[in-house]
Amino acid sequence: MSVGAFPSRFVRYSLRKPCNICYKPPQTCRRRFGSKFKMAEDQDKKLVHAIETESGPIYFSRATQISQKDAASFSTPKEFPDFAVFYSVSAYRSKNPRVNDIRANSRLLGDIGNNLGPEHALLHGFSFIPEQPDTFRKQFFILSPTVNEPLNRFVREMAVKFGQPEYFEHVLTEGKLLQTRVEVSDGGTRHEEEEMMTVEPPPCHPAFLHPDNNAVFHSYNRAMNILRECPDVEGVSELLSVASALVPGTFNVASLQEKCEHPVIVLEGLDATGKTTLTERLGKMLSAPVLQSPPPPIRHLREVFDSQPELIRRAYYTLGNYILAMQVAAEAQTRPVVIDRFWHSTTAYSIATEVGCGDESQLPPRGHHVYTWPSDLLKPHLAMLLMVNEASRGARLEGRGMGKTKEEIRLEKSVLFRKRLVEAYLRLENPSLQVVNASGSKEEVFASTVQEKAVSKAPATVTANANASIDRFLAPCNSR
Ligand SMILES: Nc1ncnc2c1ncn2[C@@H]1O[C@H](COP(=O)(O)OP(=O)(O)O)[C@@H](O)[C@H]1O
Ligand SMILES: Nc1ccn([C@@H]2O[C@H](COP(=O)(O)OP(=O)(O)O)[C@@H](O)[C@H]2O)c(=O)n1
Repeated sequence: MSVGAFPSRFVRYSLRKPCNICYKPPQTCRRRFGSKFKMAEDQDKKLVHAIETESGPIYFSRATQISQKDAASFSTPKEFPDFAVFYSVSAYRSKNPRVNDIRANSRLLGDIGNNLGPEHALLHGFSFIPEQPDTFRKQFFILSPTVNEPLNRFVREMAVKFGQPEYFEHVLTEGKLLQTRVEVSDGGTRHEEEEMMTVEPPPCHPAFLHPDNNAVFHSYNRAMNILRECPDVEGVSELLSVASALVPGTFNVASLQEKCEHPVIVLEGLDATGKTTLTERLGKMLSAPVLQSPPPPIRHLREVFDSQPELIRRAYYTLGNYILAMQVAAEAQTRPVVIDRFWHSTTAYSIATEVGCGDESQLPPRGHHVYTWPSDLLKPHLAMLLMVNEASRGARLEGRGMGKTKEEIRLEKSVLFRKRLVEAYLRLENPSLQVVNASGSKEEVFASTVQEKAVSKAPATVTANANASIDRFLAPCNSR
């Protein structure tokens, strides 16, 4: 069930200027204490919630969290009706390994999708406590144009099913957003309504305030550990045993890097930008093998992992990159190597996905650690990003005539996702990507790649060895 099915006035809107959040404890508290839910209730007081919309997340918090000078009512979007009800629920549980929460949330999403009526809409969202960045948890908001007892019952059932102490009911009325926390014990104990107010977005998307909040991997061990937490997922035990067999437990990235006497060249870009075409030409010209990621020993598992939640899916691609790195180091001792997608792809797609909504302005700021190459992964000597205007890319996709993956369909439909993805690619660093205009003919792209743009401006990226390799690479190109 998508937002599209809900009256559009509920989801297209702009917000007035929000107020700043005050991180001090609230001055007044109208809650009752002493119940076994006190812990959850205390946490709830500090929570900032966010609903994802096309223009980015709307952050809001309890009015008692907001300083007096900034006090203002919830900035009601102008396209909103005078009255709306939202229920929010999550499957995250504290002390659960994060991957279990994420899997549970994905099951919850499936249940919601199977039970929503045409008058409802589903919006994704999240909550976090600003002083505790690892408290980030995803949640779902179900919107209804009226108070709706069957929907309320369904959300309560979901909260019970997924072991939650509570769910929230939000009522938007006459420019005020009122939140009621509903405990799921005893058929649902309702707590007094509290006013919610829009707050300033945090300086960085909360998914990137703590490394455990997102599906971007900066080490081999994190990917292995995440997968070890879910041995029951199809393909995991095979993936773990292949990775353990091919990536030595104590591999030393510096010595792998030293082995690469010849250039290691990576081509990156959105689908149908011409990566395969160009890697094949480069491969021929350099007598270099063209290696693809994910690599053959685990490629057959790709479809299985593509249907998993983002964290498990990217752990798979991450292990693929490390397995490939072993093969690259072996090959590059004797000849150049060309790679069709590597860590830049895994990371840019993951960042763009985790940000969830809005355009590139929602990405973590340039220079954020999330954009940095992992210290334990072999670095290419040259990495290029093929950029093609959307009209040509669309025509090439059509021309290729292959079935599209879910991600490709998303890319095609979502201009915003594409903007986040391209900008995420451009922010990756050490090594950063050399941009190649790949809109011309195959001949032109090949010529500009090898003769002018990317190669002649190749950064002296890694070691002295690498510099020598790039020089050797340039020689045959320039003589053509
Ligand atoms: N420079 C180009 N001009 C026109 N068509 C191209 C060009 N490069 C590739 N193509 C065509 O576009 C399609 C996608 O190219 P491909 O190399 O498979 O892209 P990718 O590997 O990035 O998905 C293929 O049909 C290919 O023949
Ligand atoms: N190293 C890699 C390679 C691919 N991928 C994922 O795989 C998707 C597409 O790979 P693909 O081989 O089908 O790409 P194209 O040849 O269609 O451009 C990317 O969009 C990424 O989501 C990744 O995460 N990491």
